[in-house]
Amino acid sequence: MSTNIRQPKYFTSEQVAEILTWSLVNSAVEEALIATGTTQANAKESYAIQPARSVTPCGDYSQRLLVMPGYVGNYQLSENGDRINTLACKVVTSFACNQNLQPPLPNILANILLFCPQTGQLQCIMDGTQITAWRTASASIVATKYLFLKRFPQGIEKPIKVAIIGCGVQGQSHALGMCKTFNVIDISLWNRTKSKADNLANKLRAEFPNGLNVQVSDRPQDAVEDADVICIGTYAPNALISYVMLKGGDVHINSVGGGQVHFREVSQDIYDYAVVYVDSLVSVKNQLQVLKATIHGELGAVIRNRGELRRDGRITIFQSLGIAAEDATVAQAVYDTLTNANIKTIHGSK
Ligand SMILES: NC(=O)C1=CN([C@@H]2O[C@H](COP(=O)(O)OP(=O)(O)OC[C@H]3O[C@@H](n4cnc5c(N)ncnc54)[C@H](OP(=O)(O)O)[C@@H]3O)[C@@H](O)[C@H]2O)C=CC1
Ligand SMILES: O=C([O-])C1=[NH+]CCC1
Repeated sequence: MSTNIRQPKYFTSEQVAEILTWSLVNSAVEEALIATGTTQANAKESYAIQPARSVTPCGDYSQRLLVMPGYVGNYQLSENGDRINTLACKVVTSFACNQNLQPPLPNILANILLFCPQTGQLQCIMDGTQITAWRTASASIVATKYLFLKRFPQGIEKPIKVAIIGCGVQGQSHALGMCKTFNVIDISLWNRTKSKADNLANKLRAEFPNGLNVQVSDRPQDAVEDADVICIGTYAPNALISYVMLKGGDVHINSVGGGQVHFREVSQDIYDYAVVYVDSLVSVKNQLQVLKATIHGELGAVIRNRGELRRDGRITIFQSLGIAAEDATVAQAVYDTLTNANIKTIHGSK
């Protein structure tokens, strides 16, 4: 029997990387966060349907397969763009020992399946490893903009000091994304294996030769002591930063090393003092039951202006687990650019 089913396209890591820019990813991720929290279709708002992801341990908990389906409805990839729908599913593995292979592989490897939202037909499979690195940093960038920088009269122009704790894939994308998006004057890096922090420092000095002070710290406390914004993304099972290490007043923390096993990279006393926001309350319920913190709400609610933002000089934490809607909207923006479809998407320099 003949069918009209078309072969899906495949886009490699190199093809995807060619398209990714911080302005494209930041705006796609902001749309995903806004859509998260509204699950009902209505004419005016975007919405997202993203069931809790499945986690399949592969032998033990250091090796896992995650399946992340998501439908984002009635959203725009740019201000003047058409309202569109995206159906996607990311399949991602986290194998903590990949970095020890010769040659090393990223611990987190992903592919994103993008479907036609009208027929369900698979349109393409694209490498999602780069997208995972970029979109996670972008979610932290959006959180920093709304939960921290909007408190100040200068807004996103405010000069900030950033600390990066953990200089793996996430630490690197957070450092680059923060420096590309905001007025970062000072960045301090700490990594358990110091050579990785040194490598990142060299990369940042080459990329930002003017006006950025880059330091490598020997201890996490040295890196965070003056920081306004801290980005932490590790596999640490014990806290790497605690309340006494932080400067007083306004501090914002993006913690991405999430999950039942190792969310403890930030100490309990910081959670006790902080106002905590998350990417998705559904994900927290499923994957962070052991987190002892009062969760103030979803970041998307703050962006939609329904959430109340505390402005009294307290610490804010964005606890990020990663959501399917982010992968869906970024994959859609990449696909549209690669195929010239819906081409009112936003571009910018790397
Ligand atoms: N929220 C989200 O959306 C996402 C979250 N993640 C999470 O982010 C975290 C980092 O992922 P990724 O950057 O891809 O991983 P990498 O393997 O690239 O980096 C891991 C980092 O963690 C450090 N680390 C590991 N164990 C310890 C420890 N016991 N104490 C201190 N540092 C430690 C490593 O240091 P060293 O170099 O010395 O080994 C390295 O800096 C993981 O927890 C991952 O699950 C990842 C993707 C998305
Ligand atoms: O959201 C995501 O893709 C992941 N979160 C933790 C591992 C991968």
